Amino acid sequence: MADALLAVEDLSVEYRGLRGAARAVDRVSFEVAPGEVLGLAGESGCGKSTLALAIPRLLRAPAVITSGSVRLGGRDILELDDRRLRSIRWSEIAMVFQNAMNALNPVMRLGSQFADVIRTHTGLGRARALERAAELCTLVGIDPARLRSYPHELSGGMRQRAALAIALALEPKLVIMDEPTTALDVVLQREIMEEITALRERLGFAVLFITHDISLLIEVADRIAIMYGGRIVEQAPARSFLESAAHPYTRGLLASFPSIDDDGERLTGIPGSPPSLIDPPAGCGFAARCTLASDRCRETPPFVEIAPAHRAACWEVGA
Ligand SMILES: Nc1ncnc2c1ncn2[C@@H]1O[C@H](COP(=O)(O)OP(=O)(O)OP(=O)(O)O)[C@@H](O)[C@H]1O
Repeated sequence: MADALLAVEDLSVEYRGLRGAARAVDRVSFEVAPGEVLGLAGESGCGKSTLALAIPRLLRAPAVITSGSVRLGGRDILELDDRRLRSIRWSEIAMVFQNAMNALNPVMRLGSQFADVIRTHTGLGRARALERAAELCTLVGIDPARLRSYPHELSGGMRQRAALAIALALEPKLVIMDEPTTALDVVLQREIMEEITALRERLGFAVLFITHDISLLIEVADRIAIMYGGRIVEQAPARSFLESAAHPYTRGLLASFPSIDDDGERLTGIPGSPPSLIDPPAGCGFAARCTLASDRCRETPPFVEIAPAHRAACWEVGA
């Protein structure tokens, strides 16, 4: 990609424990263009959240980044000193996580939390910061009077909106959203997704959108990447994803979710479980669960272009 906003290359993360090192992210590379929504999907435990936290360097021990680079606008985030790192978080790269309660301080009124983020990065006075906070609330559909509330006084949906508003406060170029609507009921999920899409169109930020729900990504993402056992195994434009998904794992995932125009087809899960991350099998990590597996799957398949802008790591569909 010529002018990528985010370029992650060869990124690996391990959790080091007594039983050994679990490689939760294994030599992952991908790019996000300015204003693009890249969706990242995969089963629970495949490393999505670890990757989300590695990008802005929010991982804590026992997680260790063991290789790679994370370039945002040309600079490698992994090389920044703490001061530079703090200055780009919120202002250039912001995060929205599944449970806004974790991001919001329970003993501070919402207004003070907004003001803190805004003032730390912009030097605005408190009154002006609160004005900006009120604008942001309106932007995401919260009554600005709510700035006087504590997080526990808000509904779950409103808390997610508040977390979204804080993430957008400094007009970052990239927002990482990790299951931002998963904890909400379906109606609220849809409402907030529509809000996110409208805001993105209006403000032009790029999104790395992480979810286990691939059907949601088909609606909201420009491109979709599928993660399995710590690796990206397929990547393709979202618009052609349903018809063109090629990797057997992706096809299994698609068959495990009701489609948008659900015609009552039976859903099938993927038998078996993901590979051990501590002692992964040689070759393709999906082979043990794959109906197409053959002898050559004992070697790791390369991640190759199988159609324009479409890559997959599978001997059966690739090289
Ligand atoms: N603090 C930790 N210590 C050790 N291992 C961890 C830790 N956090 C995550 N892991 C392991 O890393 C792997 C990837 O976890 P991660 O949470 O990134 O996956 P995920 O795809 O986001 O799953 P989910 O959708 O359930 O959050 C899992 O096998 C998990 O058990």
